[in-house]
Amino acid sequence: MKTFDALFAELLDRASERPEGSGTVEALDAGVHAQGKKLLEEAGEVWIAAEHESDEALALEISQLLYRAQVIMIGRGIGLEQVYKHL
Ligand SMILES: N=c1c2ncn([C@@H]3O[C@H](COP(=O)(O)OP(=O)(O)OP(=O)(O)O)[C@@H](O)[C@H]3O)c2ncn1[C@@H]1O[C@H](COP(=O)(O)O)[C@@H](O)[C@H]1O
Repeated sequence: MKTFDALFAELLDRASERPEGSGTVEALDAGVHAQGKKLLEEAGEVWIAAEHESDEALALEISQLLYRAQVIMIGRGIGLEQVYKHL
């Protein structure tokens, strides 16, 4: 099972290798404004799922929110340690 740290390492690799067809490369290239809109969209979907949907649907939306947060981190060049020190 993939962890938050493992996904982050994978996305860093996508950012440096820039493989054809990577949604992450596309999201990074779209810039921080588009990345922020996606993050907010996913946050809204998490809220709706928490109020109205199944545990599995909620878990899926949360995974997408975590992914979108990581895209913003990588876009800005922020590492995991910088975030973890605030936890
Ligand atoms: N975990 C994710 C992940 N979560 C969410 N998403 C993206 O977010 C989309 C879901 O968001 P929406 O609910 O807005 O669905 P949508 O409106 O149909 O999506 P869009 O048309 O807006 O892209 C998915 O279709 C993916 O494009 C993700 N894209 C990639 N990953 C993982 O990131 C890694 C690298 O992925 P690539 O860069 O695509 O190779 C792989 O391990 C992937 O599993």
